[in-house]
Amino acid sequence: KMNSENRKPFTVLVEGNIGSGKTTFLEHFRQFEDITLLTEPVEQWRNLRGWNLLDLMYKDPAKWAMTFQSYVSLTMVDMHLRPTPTPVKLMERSIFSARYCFVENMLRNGILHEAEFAVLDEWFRFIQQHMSIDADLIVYLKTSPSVVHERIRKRARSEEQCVPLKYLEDLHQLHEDWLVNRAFAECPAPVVIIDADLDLSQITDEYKKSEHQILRKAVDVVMR
Ligand SMILES: Cc1cc2cn([C@H]3C[C@H](O)[C@@H](CO)O3)c(=O)nc2[nH]1
Repeated sequence: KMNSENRKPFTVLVEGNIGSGKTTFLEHFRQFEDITLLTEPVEQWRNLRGWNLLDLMYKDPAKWAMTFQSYVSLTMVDMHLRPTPTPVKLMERSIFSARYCFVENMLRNGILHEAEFAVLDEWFRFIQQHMSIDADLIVYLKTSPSVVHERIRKRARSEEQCVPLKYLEDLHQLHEDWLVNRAFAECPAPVVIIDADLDLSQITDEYKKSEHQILRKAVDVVMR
């Protein structure tokens, strides 16, 4: 059913560490016709006019992190602004996790130069001020770094095979500071936390829990 009067859809951001099960979580909602799913455009990052920016970034972070994060942010803004025919929109990650988790981590680890960070931060602030990018709910797939480290090895996405546990620990802490401890950045929406350490068989119940929260909130918004 069309999103009447082209109103803003109820927007859910699905956030979590690398390997936390975001794509699996999103696929669970493919069954609902009133929800548009926007999965992370990794394939665009792996092939921009023939260049695999994801691979370049992991192979030589100091040289390619800026280029990679610039393009990631562009693809995220594209997703945020994408018109949605349904009353509910689920997005995998956002410009918020780009800035508060990945870019922040690369600054703190010295991968991004302060000047590069400053440019990315100026873009982030400009986008936030001048574009209508908002979220109504964040679903945080909370994991343990050791669990996702093992999953990444099993998933065997070639570019990620050298991602060290410490990188995942740092990213985990930044997700916790942003979404749980509210330590250093404003959180754009209320957060539903899912225990995503559970393996695939058990996790469906966890999803169902969030499903009711998402759909109930979505119905409230749509019926408003
Ligand atoms: C918003 C955002 C997503 C994102 C993903 N990545 C990496 C982590 C994974 O290895 C891969 C797919 O999520 O891309 C990144 O380095 N920086 C990012 N920023």
